[in-house]
Amino acid sequence: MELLLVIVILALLPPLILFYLLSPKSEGPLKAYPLIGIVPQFVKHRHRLLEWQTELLTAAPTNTVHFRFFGKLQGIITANPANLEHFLKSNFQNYPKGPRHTSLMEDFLGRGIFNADGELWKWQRKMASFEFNTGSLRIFVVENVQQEITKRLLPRLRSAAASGAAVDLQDVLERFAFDNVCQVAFNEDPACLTADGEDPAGGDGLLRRGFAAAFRDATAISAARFRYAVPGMWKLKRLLNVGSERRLKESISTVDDFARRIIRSRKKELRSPAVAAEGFRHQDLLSRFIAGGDDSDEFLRDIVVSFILAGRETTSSALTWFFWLLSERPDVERKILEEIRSVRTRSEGEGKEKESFGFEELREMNYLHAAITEAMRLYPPVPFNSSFCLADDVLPDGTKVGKGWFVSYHPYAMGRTAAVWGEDCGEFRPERWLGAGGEFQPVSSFRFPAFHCGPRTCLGKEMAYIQMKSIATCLIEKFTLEVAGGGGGRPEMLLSLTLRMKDGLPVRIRERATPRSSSPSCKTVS
Ligand code: HEM
Repeated sequence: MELLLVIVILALLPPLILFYLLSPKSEGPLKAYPLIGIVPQFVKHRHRLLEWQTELLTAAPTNTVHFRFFGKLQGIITANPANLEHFLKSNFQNYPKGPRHTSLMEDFLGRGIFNADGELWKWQRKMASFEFNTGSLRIFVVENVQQEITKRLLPRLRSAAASGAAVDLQDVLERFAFDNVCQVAFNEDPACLTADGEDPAGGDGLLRRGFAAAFRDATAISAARFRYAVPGMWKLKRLLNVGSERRLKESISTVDDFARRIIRSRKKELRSPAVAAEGFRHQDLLSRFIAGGDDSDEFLRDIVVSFILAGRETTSSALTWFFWLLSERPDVERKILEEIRSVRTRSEGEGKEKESFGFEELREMNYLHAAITEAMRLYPPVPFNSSFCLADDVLPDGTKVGKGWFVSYHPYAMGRTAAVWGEDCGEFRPERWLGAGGEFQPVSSFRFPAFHCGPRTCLGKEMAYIQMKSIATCLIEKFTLEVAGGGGGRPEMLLSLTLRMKDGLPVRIRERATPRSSSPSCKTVS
């Protein structure tokens, strides 16, 4: 009898030990399994990662959660402003982008500014800051934006209004931003917003549009590498040249061809006798880098790709969500329209050029500025961002961080965290950004990190606002937009490196009846 008991116990022991070892342990709000960590939950929620992480972060006591994946891959995600200040500014040296980021993004971004650390980053930052801080750049940006609006955006929207056909606003805004960043950064006009069939560049125009599509695919596939539940799986696919990795290789090859054409043309122009005699005529970013040191085509290709990435999907993402929010909130749209009309009336009274919005006039539009910023609070174009921890550390909220961990912040969740924005955090309320006199009141970038914070903060913020406010004023003053098939709730989100809409934003456009007989247009810059 006793022997039987011993046999039964011995037989039961291994499965019991196995059960104990394999059963999940609670790690905050998550259950982590031995070896595979939280992978099962990650896989379950992978189609709604932003929302799932937001639920976890907003429920966590200090809005910080520990995530453990396969093997050693682990780290924390936080929505706590004090933590952001610590790792993005005070202890910046301990939190570079790190080897994981570099390896995931290297095929596409090379060693451009978004994928560089240490001296290589510092040098690029210095060169680029110089360019972004020149007053001439602001003028150049305003001029280019206005030209793109009058020559391309308005005709395209007017023809859509006349035909009654729906247009994908996200696509239009991406094309706009792409043209604009190429003109400002490389003095090249890809003419992507030109209506198909009207491209003066003919076959070359098609090539440019192929480039834009390849760029979008390369961005999305590279971003998806961060979300593999099995780390390194993408490397196997790359080795075998199959699936998304094969498409990535093809897209990058198209991007590279076009980037090299831009570089050749810039170099040729810089060598031309006229430019040599005058010195730098075009102080565009690429020309500065060519003159500034490493002018190898490989390195310049990385510069070109980085700046297109910075400019192409960010402003278009912000504006796409902004216009969708407006479609739900006619009261906000009405206030913006009133502000636009009052600025126009005032500038006409001062005898300024009647049909334009220059930099100073855009600056007067506090309510519009607040509404666009509020849209980015709820739908930050870069909704999630990561650094790498070099040495063990403790964050201000008491969270321990180990060497080699990822340390990420989550602007999307922060916009929905009551501890950061109050109980009405989920509401689209531009007024929260305005002082008693109606002036725009910025907040700490650690609370509103849409443009990042600390030494790596966005260099294109002013350029982005000029572009976004110019487009918004023109669209709202001249047209009414109706979301086609609207009433179906929030459009589905698509997480690339930026926050896009999965099916775009189809809208029907009508010309707005203006209170005056002559409809003002955005023709010139004051
Ligand atoms: C609404 C528009 C924009 C938003 C929300 C935005 C946001 C950001 C964010 C989150 C970063 C940090 C990226 C990282 O390190 O991982 C960043 C960096 C940067 N942005 Fe922007 N950006 C916008 C528009 C632009 C534009 C139009 C440009 C100019 C072409 C630009 C140029 C840059 C550059 C050069 C950096 C790199 C800074 C560095 O690493 O030192 N951005 N931006």
